[in-house]
Amino acid sequence: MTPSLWPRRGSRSGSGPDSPGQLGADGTGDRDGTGPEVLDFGPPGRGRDDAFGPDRAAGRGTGGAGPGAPPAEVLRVENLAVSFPTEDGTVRAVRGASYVVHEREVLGIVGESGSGKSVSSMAVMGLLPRTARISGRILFRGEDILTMSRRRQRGLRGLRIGMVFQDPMTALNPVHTIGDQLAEAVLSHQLVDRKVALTRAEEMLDLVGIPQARARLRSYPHEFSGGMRQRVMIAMAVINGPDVIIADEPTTALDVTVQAQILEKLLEVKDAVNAAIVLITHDLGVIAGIAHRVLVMYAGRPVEIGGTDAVFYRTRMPYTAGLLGSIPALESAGTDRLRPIGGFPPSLIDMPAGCPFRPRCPLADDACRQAEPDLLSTGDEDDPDHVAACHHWDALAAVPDPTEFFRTESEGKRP
Ligand SMILES: Nc1ncnc2c1ncn2[C@@H]1O[C@H](COP(=O)(O)OP(=O)(O)OP(=O)(O)O)[C@@H](O)[C@H]1O
Repeated sequence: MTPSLWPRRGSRSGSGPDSPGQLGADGTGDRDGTGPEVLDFGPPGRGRDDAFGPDRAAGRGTGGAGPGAPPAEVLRVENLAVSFPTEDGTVRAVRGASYVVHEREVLGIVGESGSGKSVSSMAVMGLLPRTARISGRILFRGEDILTMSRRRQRGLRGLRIGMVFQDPMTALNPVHTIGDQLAEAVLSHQLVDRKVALTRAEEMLDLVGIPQARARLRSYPHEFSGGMRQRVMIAMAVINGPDVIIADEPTTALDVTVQAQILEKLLEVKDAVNAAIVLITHDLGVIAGIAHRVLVMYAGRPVEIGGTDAVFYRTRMPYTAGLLGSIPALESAGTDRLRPIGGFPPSLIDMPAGCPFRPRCPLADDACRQAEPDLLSTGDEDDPDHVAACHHWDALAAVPDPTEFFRTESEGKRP
Protein backbone atom coordinates (compact mmCIF):
# COMPACT_ATOMS: atom_id res chain seq x y z
CA MET A 1 0.00 0.00 0.00
CA THR A 2 1.12 3.55 -0.66
CA PRO A 3 2.63 4.90 2.57
CA SER A 4 0.33 7.36 4.30
CA LEU A 5 1.50 10.93 4.63
CA TRP A 6 -0.21 11.28 7.97
CA PRO A 7 0.13 9.75 11.40
CA ARG A 8 -2.81 8.20 13.20
CA ARG A 9 -4.49 10.23 15.90
CA GLY A 10 -2.53 10.08 19.12
CA SER A 11 0.67 9.10 17.31
CA ARG A 12 3.04 11.92 16.47
CA SER A 13 5.98 9.77 15.56
CA GLY A 14 4.83 8.63 12.12
CA SER A 15 5.50 10.00 8.69
CA GLY A 16 3.58 13.23 9.14
CA PRO A 17 3.78 16.29 6.97
CA ASP A 18 6.58 17.53 9.16
CA SER A 19 8.83 14.66 8.28
CA PRO A 20 9.28 15.06 4.55
CA GLY A 21 12.69 13.49 4.62
CA GLN A 22 11.16 10.04 4.79
CA LEU A 23 10.33 9.86 1.10
CA GLY A 24 13.52 10.45 -0.79
CA ALA A 25 13.70 12.15 -4.19
CA ASP A 26 15.99 10.44 -6.64
CA GLY A 27 17.70 13.77 -7.26
CA THR A 28 18.39 13.29 -10.94
CA GLY A 29 17.57 16.90 -11.85
CA ASP A 30 19.56 18.81 -14.40
CA ARG A 31 20.71 21.45 -11.97
CA ASP A 32 23.40 23.06 -14.08
CA GLY A 33 21.09 23.98 -16.93
CA THR A 34 23.35 22.44 -19.55
CA GLY A 35 21.04 19.57 -20.40
CA PRO A 36 19.65 18.83 -23.85
CA GLU A 37 17.12 21.19 -25.44
CA VAL A 38 14.48 18.47 -25.31
CA LEU A 39 14.34 17.31 -21.72
CA ASP A 40 13.59 13.68 -21.08
CA PHE A 41 11.25 13.05 -18.19
CA GLY A 42 10.62 9.43 -19.10
CA PRO A 43 8.27 7.80 -21.58
CA PRO A 44 4.78 9.32 -21.56
CA GLY A 45 1.83 6.97 -21.71
CA ARG A 46 3.74 3.76 -21.02
CA GLY A 47 3.73 1.47 -18.05
CA ARG A 48 0.76 3.28 -16.51
CA ASP A 49 -1.56 1.68 -14.05
CA ASP A 50 -5.20 1.25 -14.87
CA ALA A 51 -6.52 1.45 -11.34
CA PHE A 52 -7.84 4.98 -11.93
CA GLY A 53 -8.89 4.51 -15.52
CA PRO A 54 -12.09 3.00 -16.86
CA ASP A 55 -11.00 -0.36 -15.44
CA ARG A 56 -10.67 1.02 -11.95
CA ALA A 57 -13.57 -0.93 -10.61
CA ALA A 58 -11.85 -4.13 -11.66
CA GLY A 59 -8.78 -3.05 -9.67
CA ARG A 60 -6.60 -3.95 -12.62
CA GLY A 61 -3.04 -2.68 -12.70
CA THR A 62 -0.53 -2.61 -15.51
CA GLY A 63 2.34 -0.85 -13.78
CA GLY A 64 5.70 -2.37 -13.05
CA ALA A 65 4.59 -3.45 -9.58
CA GLY A 66 2.37 -6.14 -11.08
CA PRO A 67 -1.34 -6.82 -11.32
CA GLY A 68 -3.45 -5.49 -8.47
CA ALA A 69 -0.69 -3.16 -7.30
CA PRO A 70 -1.84 0.33 -6.30
CA PRO A 71 -1.19 3.02 -8.90
CA ALA A 72 2.16 4.73 -8.65
CA GLU A 73 2.52 8.28 -7.42
CA VAL A 74 3.05 10.88 -10.06
CA LEU A 75 3.01 13.97 -7.89
CA ARG A 76 3.76 14.36 -4.19
CA VAL A 77 3.49 17.72 -2.46
CA GLU A 78 5.08 17.83 0.98
CA ASN A 79 4.55 20.58 3.51
CA LEU A 80 4.26 23.25 0.82
CA ALA A 81 4.17 26.80 2.14
CA VAL A 82 3.86 29.92 -0.02
CA SER A 83 3.83 33.48 1.22
CA PHE A 84 3.86 36.89 -0.42
CA PRO A 85 5.44 39.90 1.27
CA THR A 86 3.14 42.92 0.72
CA GLU A 87 2.99 46.47 2.06
CA ASP A 88 0.30 45.38 4.50
CA GLY A 89 2.23 42.39 5.79
CA THR A 90 3.03 38.86 4.68
CA VAL A 91 0.18 36.98 3.02
CA ARG A 92 0.47 33.32 4.08
CA ALA A 93 -1.37 31.94 1.07
CA VAL A 94 -0.43 28.26 1.58
CA ARG A 95 0.54 27.06 5.06
CA GLY A 96 1.73 23.50 4.84
CA ALA A 97 -0.07 21.54 2.15
CA SER A 98 0.74 17.86 1.70
CA TYR A 99 -0.95 15.58 -0.79
CA VAL A 100 -0.32 12.89 -3.34
CA VAL A 101 -1.63 12.38 -6.87
CA HIS A 102 -1.53 8.88 -8.31
CA GLU A 103 -1.35 7.92 -11.95
CA ARG A 104 -4.69 8.37 -13.75
CA GLU A 105 -6.38 9.60 -10.62
CA VAL A 106 -8.76 12.57 -10.40
CA LEU A 107 -7.96 14.61 -7.30
CA GLY A 108 -10.48 17.35 -6.57
CA ILE A 109 -9.22 20.38 -4.63
CA VAL A 110 -12.09 22.42 -3.18
CA GLY A 111 -12.40 25.45 -0.99
CA GLU A 112 -13.74 28.97 -0.92
CA SER A 113 -12.18 31.81 -2.83
CA GLY A 114 -8.79 32.74 -1.34
CA SER A 115 -8.17 29.38 0.36
CA GLY A 116 -4.91 28.83 -1.55
CA LYS A 117 -6.05 26.38 -4.22
CA SER A 118 -4.60 28.28 -7.18
CA VAL A 119 -1.41 29.36 -5.44
CA SER A 120 -0.58 25.77 -4.48
CA SER A 121 -1.08 24.59 -8.07
CA MET A 122 0.80 27.53 -9.52
CA ALA A 123 3.69 26.44 -7.31
CA VAL A 124 3.53 22.99 -8.92
CA MET A 125 3.58 24.63 -12.35
CA GLY A 126 6.46 26.95 -11.39
CA LEU A 127 4.25 29.90 -12.31
CA LEU A 128 4.37 31.94 -9.11
CA PRO A 129 5.79 35.47 -9.24
CA ARG A 130 9.40 35.88 -8.16
CA THR A 131 8.25 37.65 -4.98
CA ALA A 132 6.69 34.42 -3.72
CA ARG A 133 8.51 32.68 -0.88
CA ILE A 134 8.16 28.95 -1.28
CA SER A 135 9.19 26.08 0.98
CA GLY A 136 8.50 22.36 1.14
CA ARG A 137 8.90 19.83 -1.62
CA ILE A 138 7.01 19.16 -4.85
CA LEU A 139 8.05 15.79 -6.18
CA PHE A 140 7.22 14.93 -9.76
CA ARG A 141 7.96 11.24 -10.14
CA GLY A 142 10.32 11.56 -7.20
CA GLU A 143 12.21 14.60 -8.42
CA ASP A 144 11.81 17.89 -6.56
CA ILE A 145 10.52 20.57 -8.91
CA LEU A 146 11.53 23.31 -6.48
CA THR A 147 15.21 22.43 -6.68
CA MET A 148 15.28 21.92 -10.45
CA SER A 149 16.89 24.50 -12.67
CA ARG A 150 14.41 26.99 -14.21
CA ARG A 151 15.21 25.44 -17.56
CA ARG A 152 14.28 21.99 -16.39
CA GLN A 153 11.12 23.34 -14.73
CA ARG A 154 10.12 24.91 -18.04
CA GLY A 155 10.75 21.59 -19.74
CA LEU A 156 8.43 19.81 -17.33
CA ARG A 157 5.66 22.38 -17.64
CA GLY A 158 3.55 21.78 -20.74
CA LEU A 159 5.28 18.47 -21.43
CA ARG A 160 4.63 16.24 -18.42
CA ILE A 161 2.33 18.61 -16.51
CA GLY A 162 -0.43 20.29 -18.54
CA MET A 163 -2.56 23.16 -17.32
CA VAL A 164 -6.11 24.24 -18.11
CA PHE A 165 -6.81 27.76 -16.87
CA GLN A 166 -10.15 29.25 -15.88
CA ASP A 167 -10.25 31.87 -18.61
CA PRO A 168 -9.10 30.67 -22.03
CA MET A 169 -9.33 34.18 -23.48
CA THR A 170 -6.44 35.35 -21.31
CA ALA A 171 -4.48 32.12 -21.73
CA LEU A 172 -4.70 32.10 -25.55
CA ASN A 173 -2.87 34.70 -27.64
CA PRO A 174 -5.48 36.65 -29.64
CA VAL A 175 -3.12 37.50 -32.54
CA HIS A 176 -2.05 33.92 -33.37
CA THR A 177 -4.15 31.20 -34.94
CA ILE A 178 -5.27 28.23 -32.87
CA GLY A 179 -3.13 25.98 -35.08
CA ASP A 180 0.00 28.07 -34.53
CA GLN A 181 -0.49 28.10 -30.78
CA LEU A 182 -1.08 24.36 -30.56
CA ALA A 183 1.85 23.62 -32.87
CA GLU A 184 4.08 25.90 -30.82
CA ALA A 185 3.21 23.91 -27.71
CA VAL A 186 4.60 20.82 -29.48
CA LEU A 187 7.62 22.52 -31.05
CA SER A 188 8.77 24.03 -27.77
CA HIS A 189 9.14 20.54 -26.28
CA GLN A 190 9.73 18.09 -29.08
CA LEU A 191 12.23 17.81 -31.94
CA VAL A 192 9.66 17.47 -34.72
CA ASP A 193 9.00 19.62 -37.78
CA ARG A 194 6.11 22.04 -38.07
CA LYS A 195 4.10 19.73 -40.31
CA VAL A 196 4.15 16.98 -37.68
CA ALA A 197 3.24 19.53 -34.99
CA LEU A 198 0.28 20.77 -37.02
CA THR A 199 -0.92 17.22 -37.63
CA ARG A 200 -0.77 16.62 -33.89
CA ALA A 201 -2.67 19.89 -33.34
CA GLU A 202 -5.39 18.73 -35.72
CA GLU A 203 -5.64 15.35 -33.96
CA MET A 204 -6.00 17.12 -30.62
CA LEU A 205 -8.73 19.47 -31.87
CA ASP A 206 -10.52 16.43 -33.14
CA LEU A 207 -10.05 14.66 -29.81
CA VAL A 208 -11.61 17.55 -27.88
CA GLY A 209 -14.60 17.61 -30.24
CA ILE A 210 -13.95 20.63 -32.48
CA PRO A 211 -15.68 19.90 -35.81
CA GLN A 212 -13.68 20.35 -39.03
CA ALA A 213 -10.49 20.37 -37.03
CA ARG A 214 -8.15 20.93 -40.00
CA ALA A 215 -9.97 24.06 -41.16
CA ARG A 216 -10.29 25.38 -37.60
CA LEU A 217 -6.51 25.35 -37.17
CA ARG A 218 -6.56 28.62 -39.14
CA SER A 219 -9.11 30.27 -36.81
CA TYR A 220 -8.25 32.90 -34.22
CA PRO A 221 -9.42 32.56 -30.60
CA HIS A 222 -12.12 35.26 -30.99
CA GLU A 223 -13.73 33.17 -33.74
CA PHE A 224 -14.50 30.41 -31.20
CA SER A 225 -17.23 30.33 -28.55
CA GLY A 226 -16.22 30.21 -24.88
CA GLY A 227 -16.82 26.45 -24.72
CA MET A 228 -14.77 25.85 -27.87
CA ARG A 229 -11.92 27.97 -26.53
CA GLN A 230 -11.90 25.88 -23.37
CA ARG A 231 -11.75 22.76 -25.55
CA VAL A 232 -8.70 24.30 -27.24
CA MET A 233 -7.16 24.85 -23.80
CA ILE A 234 -7.73 21.18 -23.02
CA ALA A 235 -6.13 20.24 -26.36
CA MET A 236 -3.15 22.44 -25.50
CA ALA A 237 -2.83 20.89 -22.03
CA VAL A 238 -2.67 17.33 -23.38
CA ILE A 239 -0.91 17.80 -26.71
CA ASN A 240 2.39 16.50 -25.37
CA GLY A 241 0.84 13.56 -23.49
CA PRO A 242 1.30 14.84 -19.91
CA ASP A 243 1.23 12.66 -16.81
CA VAL A 244 -0.83 15.22 -14.90
CA ILE A 245 -3.31 17.88 -15.96
CA ILE A 246 -3.95 20.70 -13.53
CA ALA A 247 -7.36 22.20 -14.28
CA ASP A 248 -8.01 25.38 -12.29
CA GLU A 249 -11.75 26.16 -12.27
CA PRO A 250 -11.97 24.99 -15.91
CA THR A 251 -15.72 25.56 -16.19
CA THR A 252 -16.32 28.57 -13.96
CA ALA A 253 -16.17 31.12 -16.78
CA LEU A 254 -18.56 29.12 -18.97
CA ASP A 255 -22.26 29.17 -19.55
CA VAL A 256 -23.85 26.65 -17.21
CA THR A 257 -25.19 24.67 -20.18
CA VAL A 258 -21.71 23.90 -21.50
CA GLN A 259 -20.01 23.31 -18.13
CA ALA A 260 -21.02 19.65 -17.98
CA GLN A 261 -19.93 19.06 -21.59
CA ILE A 262 -16.49 20.52 -20.91
CA LEU A 263 -16.02 18.47 -17.74
CA GLU A 264 -17.05 15.34 -19.58
CA LYS A 265 -14.63 16.13 -22.40
CA LEU A 266 -11.83 16.78 -19.93
CA LEU A 267 -12.35 13.35 -18.38
CA GLU A 268 -12.59 11.66 -21.75
CA VAL A 269 -9.35 13.28 -22.90
CA LYS A 270 -7.65 12.44 -19.61
CA ASP A 271 -8.44 8.78 -20.23
CA ALA A 272 -7.28 9.04 -23.85
CA VAL A 273 -3.85 10.29 -22.81
CA ASN A 274 -3.64 8.29 -19.54
CA ALA A 275 -3.14 11.34 -17.38
CA ALA A 276 -4.10 12.17 -13.80
CA ILE A 277 -6.09 15.34 -13.10
CA VAL A 278 -5.94 17.83 -10.28
CA LEU A 279 -9.32 19.52 -10.60
CA ILE A 280 -9.56 22.77 -8.67
CA THR A 281 -12.99 24.17 -7.91
CA HIS A 282 -14.89 26.13 -5.28
CA ASP A 283 -17.91 23.89 -5.90
CA LEU A 284 -18.06 20.49 -4.21
CA GLY A 285 -20.95 19.64 -6.54
CA VAL A 286 -18.60 19.77 -9.54
CA ILE A 287 -16.37 17.01 -8.26
CA ALA A 288 -19.04 14.70 -6.87
CA GLY A 289 -19.08 11.66 -9.09
CA ILE A 290 -15.87 12.73 -10.87
CA ALA A 291 -13.06 12.78 -8.34
CA HIS A 292 -11.50 9.66 -6.88
CA ARG A 293 -10.21 11.66 -3.95
CA VAL A 294 -10.96 15.09 -2.54
CA LEU A 295 -8.80 17.63 -0.74
CA VAL A 296 -10.65 20.40 1.08
CA MET A 297 -8.67 23.60 1.67
CA TYR A 298 -9.35 26.32 4.19
CA ALA A 299 -7.21 29.37 4.97
CA GLY A 300 -4.19 28.01 3.13
CA ARG A 301 -4.26 24.47 4.54
CA PRO A 302 -5.83 21.15 3.63
CA VAL A 303 -8.42 20.46 6.35
CA GLU A 304 -9.82 17.17 5.08
CA ILE A 305 -8.50 14.68 2.53
CA GLY A 306 -9.91 11.33 1.57
CA GLY A 307 -11.65 9.25 -1.01
CA THR A 308 -14.71 11.00 -2.44
CA ASP A 309 -17.11 8.70 -0.56
CA ALA A 310 -15.28 9.31 2.71
CA VAL A 311 -15.32 13.09 2.35
CA PHE A 312 -18.95 13.23 1.18
CA TYR A 313 -20.50 10.52 3.37
CA ARG A 314 -18.17 10.25 6.37
CA THR A 315 -17.33 13.94 6.70
CA ARG A 316 -15.10 14.67 9.68
CA MET A 317 -14.37 18.40 9.35
CA PRO A 318 -17.13 20.96 10.03
CA TYR A 319 -15.94 23.17 7.16
CA THR A 320 -16.49 20.30 4.70
CA ALA A 321 -19.94 19.75 6.23
CA GLY A 322 -20.62 23.45 5.72
CA LEU A 323 -19.62 23.23 2.06
CA LEU A 324 -21.83 20.18 1.60
CA GLY A 325 -24.76 21.94 3.23
CA SER A 326 -24.42 24.86 0.87
CA ILE A 327 -24.75 22.92 -2.40
CA PRO A 328 -28.23 22.26 -3.73
CA ALA A 329 -29.02 18.62 -4.50
CA LEU A 330 -30.06 18.28 -8.14
CA GLU A 331 -32.73 15.69 -7.47
CA SER A 332 -34.38 17.95 -4.88
CA ALA A 333 -35.38 20.37 -7.67
CA GLY A 334 -34.48 23.23 -5.37
CA THR A 335 -36.75 22.13 -2.53
CA ASP A 336 -33.90 21.11 -0.23
CA ARG A 337 -32.98 23.59 2.46
CA LEU A 338 -29.55 25.10 1.90
CA ARG A 339 -27.41 25.68 4.96
CA PRO A 340 -24.78 28.25 3.99
CA ILE A 341 -21.72 28.80 6.18
CA GLY A 342 -21.99 32.17 7.88
CA GLY A 343 -19.10 34.61 8.19
CA PHE A 344 -15.90 34.93 6.20
CA PRO A 345 -12.51 33.24 5.99
CA PRO A 346 -9.79 34.89 8.11
CA SER A 347 -7.23 37.34 6.79
CA LEU A 348 -4.15 35.45 5.66
CA ILE A 349 -1.98 38.29 6.96
CA ASP A 350 -3.14 38.25 10.59
CA MET A 351 -4.14 34.68 11.20
CA PRO A 352 -5.96 34.27 14.50
CA ALA A 353 -4.53 31.79 17.00
CA GLY A 354 -6.16 28.37 17.11
CA CYS A 355 -8.33 26.86 14.43
CA PRO A 356 -8.89 29.35 11.59
CA PHE A 357 -12.44 28.02 11.09
CA ARG A 358 -13.34 28.61 14.75
CA PRO A 359 -15.25 31.91 14.32
CA ARG A 360 -17.59 30.21 11.81
CA CYS A 361 -17.76 26.77 13.38
CA PRO A 362 -20.85 25.57 15.28
CA LEU A 363 -18.69 23.09 17.23
CA ALA A 364 -15.99 25.53 18.34
CA ASP A 365 -14.95 25.60 21.99
CA ASP A 366 -11.90 26.50 24.06
CA ALA A 367 -9.75 23.74 22.58
CA CYS A 368 -10.24 25.34 19.16
CA ARG A 369 -9.08 28.68 20.53
CA GLN A 370 -5.90 27.15 21.92
CA ALA A 371 -4.37 25.28 19.00
CA GLU A 372 -4.80 24.78 15.29
CA PRO A 373 -5.66 21.09 14.84
CA ASP A 374 -3.29 18.84 12.92
CA LEU A 375 -4.44 16.89 9.91
CA LEU A 376 -4.77 13.42 11.40
CA SER A 377 -6.31 10.06 10.60
CA THR A 378 -10.06 9.76 11.18
CA GLY A 379 -9.72 6.04 11.84
CA ASP A 380 -11.86 5.37 8.79
CA GLU A 381 -11.83 1.61 8.26
CA ASP A 382 -12.92 1.89 4.64
CA ASP A 383 -10.41 4.61 3.84
CA PRO A 384 -7.29 4.51 6.01
CA ASP A 385 -5.94 7.64 4.27
CA HIS A 386 -8.98 9.71 5.28
CA VAL A 387 -7.61 12.59 7.37
CA ALA A 388 -9.20 15.66 8.92
CA ALA A 389 -8.03 18.69 10.89
CA CYS A 390 -10.60 19.11 13.66
CA HIS A 391 -10.50 18.73 17.44
CA HIS A 392 -14.12 17.53 17.30
CA TRP A 393 -14.07 15.16 14.34
CA ASP A 394 -15.66 12.45 16.48
CA ALA A 395 -18.74 14.65 17.08
CA LEU A 396 -19.33 14.58 13.34
CA ALA A 397 -18.93 10.82 13.37
CA ALA A 398 -21.74 10.61 15.92
CA VAL A 399 -24.46 12.17 13.75
CA PRO A 400 -25.97 10.86 10.52
CA ASP A 401 -25.88 14.24 8.76
CA PRO A 402 -23.12 16.66 9.83
CA THR A 403 -24.66 19.50 7.79
CA GLU A 404 -27.24 19.58 10.61
CA PHE A 405 -24.65 21.42 12.68
CA PHE A 406 -25.23 24.36 10.33
CA ARG A 407 -28.99 24.46 10.94
CA THR A 408 -30.38 27.94 10.81
CA GLU A 409 -32.32 29.38 13.76
CA SER A 410 -35.63 28.82 12.01
CA GLU A 411 -34.79 25.13 11.70
CA GLY A 412 -34.45 24.76 15.44
CA LYS A 413 -31.81 23.31 17.70
CA ARG A 414 -28.58 21.84 16.35
CA PRO A 415 -27.62 18.22 17.15
N1 LIG B 1 0.94 37.62 -5.98
C1 LIG B 1 0.24 37.67 -4.85
N2 LIG B 1 0.55 38.61 -3.92
C2 LIG B 1 -0.13 38.69 -2.75
N3 LIG B 1 -1.14 37.85 -2.41
C3 LIG B 1 -1.47 36.90 -3.29
C4 LIG B 1 -0.82 36.76 -4.56
N4 LIG B 1 -1.38 35.71 -5.23
C5 LIG B 1 -2.35 35.23 -4.42
N5 LIG B 1 -2.39 35.94 -3.26
C6 LIG B 1 -3.31 35.70 -2.13
O1 LIG B 1 -3.17 34.34 -1.74
C7 LIG B 1 -4.42 33.86 -1.25
C8 LIG B 1 -4.75 32.55 -1.92
O2 LIG B 1 -5.06 32.82 -3.30
P1 LIG B 1 -5.54 31.70 -4.32
O3 LIG B 1 -5.64 32.37 -5.66
O4 LIG B 1 -4.68 30.52 -4.21
O5 LIG B 1 -6.97 31.36 -3.79
P2 LIG B 1 -8.02 30.37 -4.43
O6 LIG B 1 -8.41 29.44 -3.35
O7 LIG B 1 -7.50 29.79 -5.68
O8 LIG B 1 -9.21 31.37 -4.72
P3 LIG B 1 -9.99 31.63 -6.10
O9 LIG B 1 -10.97 30.52 -6.20
O10 LIG B 1 -10.64 32.96 -5.85
O11 LIG B 1 -8.96 31.68 -7.17
C9 LIG B 1 -5.45 34.96 -1.49
O12 LIG B 1 -5.63 35.67 -0.28
C10 LIG B 1 -4.78 35.84 -2.52
O13 LIG B 1 -5.21 37.18 -2.40
